[in-house]
This record gives sequence, structure tokens and C-alpha cells, in this order.
Amino acid sequence: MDVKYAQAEVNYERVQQLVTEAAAAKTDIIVLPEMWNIGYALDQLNELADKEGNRTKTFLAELARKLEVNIVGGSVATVKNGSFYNTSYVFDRKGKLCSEYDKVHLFGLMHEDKWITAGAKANRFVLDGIPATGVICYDIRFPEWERSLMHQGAKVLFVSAQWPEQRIEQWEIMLRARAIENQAFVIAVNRVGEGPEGDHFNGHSLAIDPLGNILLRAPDDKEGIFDVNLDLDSLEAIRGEIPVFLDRRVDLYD
Ligand SMILES: NC(=O)CCC(=O)C(=O)O
Repeated sequence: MDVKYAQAEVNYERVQQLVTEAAAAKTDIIVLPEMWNIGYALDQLNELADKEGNRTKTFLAELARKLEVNIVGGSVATVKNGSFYNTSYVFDRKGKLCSEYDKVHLFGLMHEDKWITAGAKANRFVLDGIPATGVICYDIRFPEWERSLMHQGAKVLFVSAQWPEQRIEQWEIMLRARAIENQAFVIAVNRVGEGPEGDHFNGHSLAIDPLGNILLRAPDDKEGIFDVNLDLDSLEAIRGEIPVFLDRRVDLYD
């Protein structure tokens, strides 16, 4: 998605179109990018942040229920009890809220730490019987966080991002590493378009299998819907062959 800076109305409208189109193709799970409601319009959070996340929750719940599709709702700028957050909501096909996650690691280079309050809670959910977890952008630089979210059996790691082109090689390398080390599918959705300080976002969304193979690499700089099928049955064999979760030495490290 090309997130339009500080233009909430345009962005909600665009998400409605994209989700409706994706759901028409009998998709099981739709994943959105980071901060899709206003982009990084951090100095306008007072006016633009979604109050208690109410608009987004109502909007995504209604779409999920009406279209009977699971939605990993990327993230939006919210204001909750007077503090700003970068918040992700996940809804199942019935429109039930399955998780609410506030980004835990704030990205100083994009001034997030000056405006946003860091979350302090895990993000685990189950969609169509599949245990999964989700993180937001900069969170992927902290493999210990993904490990702690995943070691209870999650099969899919969802990542939503506004990751600039200049570090896109690191994006791909780290996501492949997170897939291999956690023996899990990684579905990572990055926005396209321009940010406030000359940042260029080139998309490059990825679907990666538990061996680190790229199942899908979205073409750069192209807004759109990119779909992939996951063979979740392959996961047990991979985890059985090299049982990294069982072989962990938690007596030596956290
Ligand atoms: N929105 C973000 O968290 C960006 C993270 C990023 O660009 C990085 O290099 O890390």
C-alpha cells in the first residue's frame, strides 16, 4: 500500500478497496503494512491518532466479518489513555478481535521514540487453528523478541513495516534469518511511497518458508495485492529433523 502522509480519510478508503479486492479472491488471511492510517506524521498525532483505536477496530472488525476473512491489520497510530502508540489489531473471520499489540522497539532514526510509548506485551494469536505471532518493523532487529514470541509453537511470524529502501537488503537478510532460526513461515508486508523526510519506501514485501527460501518477493515500488500459499504441513518435518526449540540451552541463556 502507498500510505498517504497524514491523510487518514484517503488511507482508510484505500484499505477498504484493497481488503475487499483481496478477500474476493478467497484469501484466508490479509496482512497490512505499518502505520497505514497516517504514515509517520508524528508531529500531528494530537489531531490524527485514532482515539482508543476505535475507528480502526470498528472498521477492520466490520470488514473481517462482512468478507469472512482474517485480517492481520498492520498497525495504526493510536492514542490510548493520553499516550500515543503504534498499534496492531488482528481480527478473525467472525470479526472478533484476536490480539492488540503495541510496537515494543521504537525506531529513533525516524523519531518514533520522541512521540510514541513503547508497548510491553507479547503478541500471540490463533487464526483458523494456526498459532501465529506478529511484530512491527524495527522489532525484527531483536531476534530474542521473536524467539520469545515463537517458542510456544507459533507457525507463522507476521511483520508489518515502513522500511526504507536504503536498508532493504538488511530487511531481507534479517527476515530470512528469523524464518530459519525459528523454523517458521515469515510474511512481511512493507509499504511503498514517500515518507516525510525524503524517505523512500520500496515495498519488497516477502513470504519466506521455514528453510529461508523466498516464496514470494513483491516487485519493488508497486502497490498491490500479492498472494502466496503456505504448506503448513511441511513445518513439522523441518522441526522434527533439526529440533532447535528442544535443543535450546535455556539453563545458559534467557
Ligand atoms: N519503521 C521502522 O521501524 C523502521 C525500521 C528500520 O528502518 C530499520 O532499519 O530498522
